[in-house]
Amino acid sequence: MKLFTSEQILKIEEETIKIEKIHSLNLMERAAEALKSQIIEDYKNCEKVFIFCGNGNNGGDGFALARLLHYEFFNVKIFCDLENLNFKENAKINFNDLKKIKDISINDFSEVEKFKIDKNDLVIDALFGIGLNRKIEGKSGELVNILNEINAIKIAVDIPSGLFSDEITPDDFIIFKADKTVSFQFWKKAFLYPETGKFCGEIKILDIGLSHKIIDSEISRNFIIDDILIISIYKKRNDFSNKGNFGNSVIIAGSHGKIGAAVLATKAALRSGSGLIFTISPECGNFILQTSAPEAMFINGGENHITNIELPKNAVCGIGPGLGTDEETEKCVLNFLKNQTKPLVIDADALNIISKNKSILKSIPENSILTPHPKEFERLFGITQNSFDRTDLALKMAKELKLIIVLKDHHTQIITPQQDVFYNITGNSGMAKGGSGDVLTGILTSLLSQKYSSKNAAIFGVWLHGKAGDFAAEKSSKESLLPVDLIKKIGKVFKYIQD
Ligand SMILES: NC(=O)C1=CN([C@@H]2O[C@H](COP(=O)(O)OP(=O)(O)OC[C@H]3O[C@@H](n4cnc5c(N)ncnc54)[C@H](OP(=O)(O)O)[C@@H]3O)[C@@H](O)[C@H]2O)[C@@H](O)CC1
Ligand SMILES: Nc1ncnc2c1ncn2[C@@H]1O[C@H](COP(=O)(O)OP(=O)(O)O)[C@@H](O)[C@H]1O
Ligand SMILES: [K+]
Repeated sequence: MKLFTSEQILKIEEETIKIEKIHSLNLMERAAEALKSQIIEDYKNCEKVFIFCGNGNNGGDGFALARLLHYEFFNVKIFCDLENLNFKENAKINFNDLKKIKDISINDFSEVEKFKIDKNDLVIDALFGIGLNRKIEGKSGELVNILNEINAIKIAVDIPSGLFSDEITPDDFIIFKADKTVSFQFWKKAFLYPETGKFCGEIKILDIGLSHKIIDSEISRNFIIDDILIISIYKKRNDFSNKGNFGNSVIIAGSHGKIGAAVLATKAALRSGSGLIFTISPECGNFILQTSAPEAMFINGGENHITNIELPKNAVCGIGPGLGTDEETEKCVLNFLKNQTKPLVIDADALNIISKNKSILKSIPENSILTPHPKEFERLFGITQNSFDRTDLALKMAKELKLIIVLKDHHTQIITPQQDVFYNITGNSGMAKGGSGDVLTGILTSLLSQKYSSKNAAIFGVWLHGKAGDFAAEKSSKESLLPVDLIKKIGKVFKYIQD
């Protein structure tokens, strides 16, 4: 699914209106209808609905929603700035329609504290949408501050008021804190970054029927990884195949005390379809690896840490989990990286070793996949002001070095040398545990060995890893989820794709 800027969304909206020969009011009605259905689905037993409307089209959505919910027997109360009714055209039409319904009370923002709003009531923020272009101040600002203190179910229409859609919002802005954001047709960039996403709560995207023809022709380099993309990437296994057809994955991982990292990466690679798996680890991990993952072959790479890497034939490598940064390992890893010609997966301590020896970056084979978490990224490429800037820096480095950068986060980004950004929306905070990254390295190496392109392996692997996390969290809780649970769910994710 493409990700667009607010400017592009406006353009798509206008062109849809043109080619479908509809009035813009129709789109607002579609938006309100979709909102209404969602609210009925999620909160049908809710008694009171307090809707706060601005003067623009976001407010217009709020007025139309109020009318539709009223006809569904919800007790609706409207709030707007009665001292400054400076409506845009469609908001005005919907406001006037609403005035005709005498059972809906229309109140000024300043009256909000006179109402008893209960924790089971809905507070709906239709103050500002993607048209926000400055800080919320004055009466609206005071209102948002009050709403943020109220204990009720808080829903933002399209985007929480106060957030910019496409860029970081300054720290001193007043922003509505939503439990849920119900947004129209597209994800917005603000939902995907930690500094801004924390205001959005759960995200629900509603199809309001904007023209697919227009959407297809509008160019974007930013994408949300969705099921359609994954199905297009997934390669079905040929019935007439043998282990030689699915590649030789080589996991280079582990050191004394961190053999678990090698085990996790190895098991994840085994579960992700590779034909043969080899694990290069120090001898101290031999017994552990051979008993916990007997399908994999052990290659001795040293005593207590890796000092020597000898690859089997046709190896596709994933290097880094639990290696440690012993001087001998450092030397060995640098020497190894210098001599590689095929893309490989580079994670964890291998990234830390590169950070200390940045000149090696230029020798890494094109289209290799680097999987830094934010701290590792910072060590590799430097500190940025915020996570939006981090994406920009990653784009620059991916292009310069011709590498795929997987920026691991709640919404991991896959950044390509061609300057595309793919945002992942699977995964959950149960995965925020040591070992989850090792599982990802195993998955990515396995997919790369099966001849998925580096870009597709990264997109598919990151999505699969998160989806396995979501399946695992369904079963237990996020607190008790373990990285091994991700591995156990990889099979279910493949089934999900095949079905
Ligand atoms: N796209 C679609 O397909 C559909 C979109 N729809 C809906 O339209 C929404 C976008 O509506 P919108 O363009 O009217 O902008 P909105 O956010 O209501 O702001 C209104 C105006 O407020 C002003 N303003 C800005 N910041 C301010 C501030 N801090 N404090 C005070 N004023 C401020 C600024 O005007 P200015 O004062 O700069 O002239 C701005 O123009 C969208 O989010 C969705 O809900 C659906 O109806 C149907 C399909
Ligand atoms: N809150 C979260 N939501 C979704 N995914 C997460 C979250 N926290 C961590 N993850 C995922 O878990 C993995 C953690 O990797 P990393 O930090 O390298 O862990 P480790 O090296 O300790 O195994 C990443 O793929 C990351 O995207
Ligand atoms: K809003």
